[in-house]
Amino acid sequence: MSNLQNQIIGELKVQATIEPKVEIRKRVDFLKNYLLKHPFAKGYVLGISGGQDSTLAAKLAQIAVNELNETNEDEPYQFIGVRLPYGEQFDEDDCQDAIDFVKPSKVLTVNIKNAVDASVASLEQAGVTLSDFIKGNEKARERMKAQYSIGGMYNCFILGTDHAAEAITGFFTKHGDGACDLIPLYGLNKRQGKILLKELGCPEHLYAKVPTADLEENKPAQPDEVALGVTYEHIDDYLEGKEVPEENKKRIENLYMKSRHKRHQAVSIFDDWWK
Ligand SMILES: NC(=O)c1ccc[n+]([C@@H]2O[C@H](COP(=O)([O-])OP(=O)(O)OC[C@H]3O[C@@H](n4cnc5c(N)ncnc54)[C@H](O)[C@@H]3O)[C@@H](O)[C@H]2O)c1
Ligand SMILES: Nc1ncnc2c1ncn2[C@@H]1O[C@H](COP(=O)(O)O)[C@@H](O)[C@H]1O
Ligand SMILES: O=P(O)(O)OP(=O)(O)O
Ligand SMILES: [Mg+2]
Repeated sequence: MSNLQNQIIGELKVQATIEPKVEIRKRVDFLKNYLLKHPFAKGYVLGISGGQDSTLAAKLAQIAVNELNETNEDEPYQFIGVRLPYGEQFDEDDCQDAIDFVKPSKVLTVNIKNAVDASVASLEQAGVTLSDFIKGNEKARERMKAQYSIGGMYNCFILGTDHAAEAITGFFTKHGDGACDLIPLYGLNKRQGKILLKELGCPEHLYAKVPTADLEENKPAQPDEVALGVTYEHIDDYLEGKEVPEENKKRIENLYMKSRHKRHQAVSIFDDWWK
């Protein structure tokens, strides 16, 4: 293993092998302890997209909230699952299946289309015409903005679904889905997330599903792997310290280097990681 691969695995805290029950317990306890430490907070908010990562993070959050409520005599803790379609979503059935599996304390639906379209129109008036790609990032930011408004009103923290296989490539919108309070999946790669969902009894079609950010209208449901130019199998192998073909290794390391700014706070005169 090269020095860089070793350094990345250490930074992103990936284990080559996991014990699913142990990982689930560690992450549920983390979510419970964070709420107990912050008595003003009453639960968690997360967007449910119908994809693997939000299904897993939502299930962990709902388990945490349920366990806390077993002994809680105050106002009950809650997990708020938020549907955030842009208009109509192609995989709405999967979203409903994820909701059936998680059984959130509360489900809210905020259609982000009006807000995103209004923003696009205002920018247009200012002479800035958004490309489909940049509009996609607006959608991710609008989703996070809505979740923070809901969290503020319900005294809940906002969960994010970033994990090692997305963090390594920076495959998230900066200050969009990348902005949040807690990241319960951190340290897992994509296949380890699937193993946890299987252990939790999730319907197979939700964790076997092709991952997509589905942000671009010109490329509907574009698989992440197409956008990334590398497969999750290779990314996961790399993160587990395995050998991957040189061409894929180069692609992964190139994406890692280019996205370093996404894994740091805003750059100041006191930073030198970029030099
Ligand atoms: N599946 C997912 O998790 C997911 C979700 C949303 C978006 N995406 C993908 O993530 C990507 C987001 O696009 P993006 O990364 O072009 O947009 P971004 O908005 O996330 O990041 C780009 C911005 O970061 C800043 N920036 C760029 N380089 C910098 C540097 N060296 N130092 C400091 N700041 C810097 C600039 O402001 C730039 O506009 C897309 O590929 C999108 O499809 C994936
Ligand atoms: N359509 C969506 N509805 C609710 N929440 C969503 C939707 N799309 C994305 N999200 C949230 O953003 C993260 C990241 O999604 P990626 O598929 O990794 O881009 C997802 O886990 C949801 O919480
Ligand atoms: O973040 P999600 O839930 O949309 O999962 P995926 O990244 O697999 O689409
Ligand atoms: Mg998705």
